[in-house]
Amino acid sequence: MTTFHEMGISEPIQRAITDMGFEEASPIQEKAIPVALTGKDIIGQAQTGTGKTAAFAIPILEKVDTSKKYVQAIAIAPTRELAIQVSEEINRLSKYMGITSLPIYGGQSIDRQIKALKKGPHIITGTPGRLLDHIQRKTLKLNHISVVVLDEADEMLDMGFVEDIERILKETPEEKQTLLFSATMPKPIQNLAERFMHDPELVKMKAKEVTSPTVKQIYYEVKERDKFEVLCRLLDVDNPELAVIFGRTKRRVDELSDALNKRGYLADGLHGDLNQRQRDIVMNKFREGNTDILVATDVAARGIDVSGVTHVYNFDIPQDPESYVHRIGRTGRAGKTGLAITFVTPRETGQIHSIERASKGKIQRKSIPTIAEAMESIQRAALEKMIQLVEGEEHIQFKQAAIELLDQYDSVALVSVALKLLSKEQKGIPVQLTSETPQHAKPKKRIQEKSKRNYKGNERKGGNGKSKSTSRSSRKKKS
Ligand SMILES: Nc1ncnc2c1ncn2[C@@H]1O[C@H](COP(=O)(O)OP(=O)(O)OP(=O)(O)O)[C@@H](O)[C@H]1O
Ligand SMILES: [Mg+2]
Repeated sequence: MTTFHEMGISEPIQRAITDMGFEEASPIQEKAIPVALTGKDIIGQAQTGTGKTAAFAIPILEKVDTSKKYVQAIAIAPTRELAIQVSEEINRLSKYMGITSLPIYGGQSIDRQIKALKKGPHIITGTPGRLLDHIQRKTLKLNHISVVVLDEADEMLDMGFVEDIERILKETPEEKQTLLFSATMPKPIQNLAERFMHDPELVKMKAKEVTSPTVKQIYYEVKERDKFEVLCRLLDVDNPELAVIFGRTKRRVDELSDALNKRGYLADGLHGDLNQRQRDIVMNKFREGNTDILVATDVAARGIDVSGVTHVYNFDIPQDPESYVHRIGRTGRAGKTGLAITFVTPRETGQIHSIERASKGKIQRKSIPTIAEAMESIQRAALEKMIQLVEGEEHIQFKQAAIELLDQYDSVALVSVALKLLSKEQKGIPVQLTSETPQHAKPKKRIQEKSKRNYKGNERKGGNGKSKSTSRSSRKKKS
């Protein structure tokens, strides 16, 4: 293991890194940063949650000339949330440098962005659509760019984004460094990527599995109509600190988060049909731990880094192995452990096996916990809650009432009632979810499959559950 000091990283960045709590460079940082510092183009591939952001951000920061008030680097990301997150990480790393990074993404006031751009930020992170918008308005000039990063490069160069990326790259000088990072890099996309690059070096971690080894992977065979009850049972048994639940469509996400709230879980939905304000509120609440469960489409599958996510549930099986790898990578980050659970309908068993083969990890089949096991977990949680409350101060005001009750009733009965009141209602309000068409057998080629995708990772709106967008025009992604 190497320290950032040993890597010759400049002092202000080292100080910021220490503030962020990083003690040594992660393997991808150790390998990629020295190569990037030589100015070479890089295709960097390492498992989810292993610090790829800093692996490209640090070399950018070493290159930026703070005396010049124009944009010198851009990092392009597939979603708004990721563009914001990358910008924040760059700002944290550069806090002792006087470098400014600005996120530019759709759904935010363009006038406000124009004003911010006029202030001369050094680094822009953005989503393709909005970046192009500013390029066309001439409010963003890329003629002094010396580094371009494509975060989630395979997604960025996939069908939905590739034209936008080509158009953005055309605006940048020929002489520049291009850095591509992702946890997944299918060969055809890598070949495509190399067309945009000058003699790139492939910096790849030698790993047996594509998925993070700190994530335990299991699946349950569940009938479509039983999924919700099984989910609730698992949430009771697992009692996750923070969880992300992935659903196939926007409708699914809305229905699922409503249903979970009805059953007493703290859940919020995130998908591309929400306005930006709603998206920001949902993400912030989840980051701050004010909601326990984020229900999302694949819009949250890539890059999103929320520490403390202990569980990922694929309520609907992901469409392809890459989506699986990124979704489950929302847990088990920065060396922490995590659990990834996938629901597989009987017709989808072939699909889970092909995902397992492609991701080279072990996905263990388990049987659904019984109602008695769920009950036991609920009781344990209530007990823990009671102990926590007893050890606190807030119950003092109930002391007199408690003495009077104890005079009249049996103490065991009273404690049992208190425990029941602290328990989550297990049975409850009936809920109904519109059923979704199960995934069919694996398509031959991933890229062909992806060409069927709608905007933002298969975010179909729902409807009769059978809709499949196949037209070229509907593939175009917004940002
Ligand atoms: N050297 C380090 N030491 C400790 N923590 C680190 C280090 N580098 C990065 N981290 C932290 O690890 C977490 C994951 O980093 P990051 O989001 O960059 O992962 P990633 O490889 O880009 O993952 P993904 O493939 O999901 O996008 C972040 O919270 C980050 O702050
Ligand atoms: Mg990342």
